[in-house]
Amino acid sequence: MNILILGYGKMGKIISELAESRGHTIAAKINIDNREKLLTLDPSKIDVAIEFSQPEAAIENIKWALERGIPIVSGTTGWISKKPEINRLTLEKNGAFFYASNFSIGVNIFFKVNELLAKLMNETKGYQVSLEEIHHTEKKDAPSGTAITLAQGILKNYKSLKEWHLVGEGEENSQSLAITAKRIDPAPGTHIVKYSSPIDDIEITHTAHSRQGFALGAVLVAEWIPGKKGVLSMDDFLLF
Ligand SMILES: NC(=O)C1=CN([C@@H]2O[C@H](COP(=O)(O)OP(=O)(O)OC[C@H]3O[C@@H](n4cnc5c(N)ncnc54)[C@H](OP(=O)(O)O)[C@@H]3O)[C@@H](O)[C@H]2O)C=CC1
Ligand SMILES: O=C(O)C1=N[C@H](C(=O)O)C[C@H](O)C1
Repeated sequence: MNILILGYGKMGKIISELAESRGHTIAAKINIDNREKLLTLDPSKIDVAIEFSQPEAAIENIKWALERGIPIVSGTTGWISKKPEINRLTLEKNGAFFYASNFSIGVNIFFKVNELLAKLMNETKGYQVSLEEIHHTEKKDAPSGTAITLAQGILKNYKSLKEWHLVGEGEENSQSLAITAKRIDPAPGTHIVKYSSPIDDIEITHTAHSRQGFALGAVLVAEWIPGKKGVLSMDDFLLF
């Protein structure tokens, strides 16, 4: 496949290397300082675009691909309140748009475990639930996209909680799930969900040892998406 890389930073570089090692070609590696290169590309020769850029750049990149009929796989976090606009454009253009807050297969299993645990804990009294994420200091958004997906999985199943807040920013109350965000180098991404009571604690943790799992997930999705249509997610890809 011929893959366009939108955002050639830490993730874009690992994804390009991995894609080439799997026999794909890279149409171009686009960053903020060489966007004019997009004008020279023939969209009909690009099979898929993979987008890992920055919260402020994601929408522009995704629209660029959708408007040219190129399937787009995006992992950029921190822009998701604007996703409905992209969902509408995907349907209007009859395109393919895939978003995941985390492409690691391990994290997607962790999402399912988190939902199951929240269901079980919903029936149990006396525990206080909290969420913590730890990432490297270059990360621009907080909480992480993964932490927001985990929070959504808890809120859906643990009925006494109605919303989430970032510790230090949002308002604390007994119906709001507290998310603590720590920035410590070189953490590629750690997420901890904890249910705490005076008697005991139950804690589940996912620790990424490198960015390799995120990159592999994104390339596997890029290999899968040609020919698909609509607004797609890991639930469509993994089927578990
Ligand atoms: N879903 C997932 O599994 C994962 C998601 N992420 C997310 O992916 C995103 C990128 O992460 P990471 O690679 O670590 O970040 P980096 O900051 O290392 O890379 C982002 C890159 O995007 C470039 N960029 C900025 N604006 C534009 C633009 N308008 N067009 C094209 N490129 C642009 C930056 O260029 P410049 O340096 O010149 O500013 C930079 O090279 C983040 O939102 C992060 O949260 C990260 C890991 C996994
Ligand atoms: O910025 C990162 O590095 C990561 N971002 C994603 C997120 O916000 O959840 C995924 C992963 O945790 C690494």
